[in-house]
Amino acid sequence: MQNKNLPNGTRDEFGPQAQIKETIQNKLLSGFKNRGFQKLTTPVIEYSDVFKPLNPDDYRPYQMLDEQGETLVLRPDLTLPVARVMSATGLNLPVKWYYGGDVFRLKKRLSGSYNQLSQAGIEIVGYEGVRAEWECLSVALSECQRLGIPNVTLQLSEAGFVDAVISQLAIPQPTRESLKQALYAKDLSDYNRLCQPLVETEFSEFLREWPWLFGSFDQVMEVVKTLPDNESLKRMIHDLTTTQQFVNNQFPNYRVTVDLSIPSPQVYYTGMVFRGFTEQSADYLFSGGRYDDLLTNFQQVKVPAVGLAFEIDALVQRVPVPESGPQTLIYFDDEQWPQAEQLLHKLGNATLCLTHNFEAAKRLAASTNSKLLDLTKRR
Ligand SMILES: N[C@@H](Cc1c[nH]c[nH+]1)C(=O)O
Repeated sequence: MQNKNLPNGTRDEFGPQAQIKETIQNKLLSGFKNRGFQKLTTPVIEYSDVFKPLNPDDYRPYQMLDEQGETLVLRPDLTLPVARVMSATGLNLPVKWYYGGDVFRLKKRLSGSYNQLSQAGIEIVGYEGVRAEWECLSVALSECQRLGIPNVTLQLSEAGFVDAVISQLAIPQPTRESLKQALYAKDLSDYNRLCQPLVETEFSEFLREWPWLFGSFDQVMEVVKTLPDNESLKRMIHDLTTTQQFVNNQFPNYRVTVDLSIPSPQVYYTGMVFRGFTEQSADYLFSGGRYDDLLTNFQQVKVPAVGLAFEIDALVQRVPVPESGPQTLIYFDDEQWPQAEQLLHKLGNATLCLTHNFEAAKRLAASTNSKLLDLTKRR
């Protein structure tokens, strides 16, 4: 007997939801193309080594073996394959890629989340300056605008910030690591205990506020100002500030927040990180960042890169469902096929009725809530 159940974390998609999803995917891909990005398609199956940089707890891949016994995986991420392509082909830089496809991430049973997620994204490879981040954000926010998603909040962050601060604290390495974990987990009792030896230092004011270092840009920057001078921190803050100004000028309707107390969403990010949210839900619409070291996993040379991916399944929940009204069912004789076809294209939201007789056509129209249009003139 055939098993009719689906594997854990997968689903069938049909009806209006599936159609909206297709519309969103097509809109995003054509938006990327119209902005001068080049299409890149990579296989769904890759060698597992490609994904070595990912944290195995968050990105447990589906695995299989090829005929030589090499471990293959269903790709859990779409950025690492781009890095593989870049290092394998030696293409000229800079380059702007776009792609669409599914990623597969094995989640715990009963976690309620899906293991197959659809993404559409861009990767800008070969530009060092913050203008590459601005291009990514322009794509992210203008596409949200085009899709008609209201009240998007852009959250900025910086993958190197936590380590840059912690490395300046006069505490032993294992304590630094514990402090970082306590900060990320918002475990305040542990955090305060670990900060105890630092209360008399120039970091004390900052450390008191750090677990709450998220929200309004200006408020966060007030706290950051209390930190002692440091070149790498200055550069990060400068880039975040100019980026916030850029977004405020280009997209005055979007709220920009900043969070300097969270872990980087991807281990491979090395610089600015950005995510888009709406008020109704905690899952994000897009996520991206700078990853200047990723190509060194595949080659010796360091290459600057920034990218982002839209989470199509999250977008589907936010995009308003268009009111389409009932579909028209066109009933016709075999020899009327050309005429029926013409009408089909003229009407839109119509479909050919393939029943053998008018009675069956009527039953079909009733059961599908369709308008029946009879092209035969016999009745
Ligand atoms: N691959 C990242 C998104 C991204 C694209 N480029 C850079 N980051 C993710 O799935 O979260």
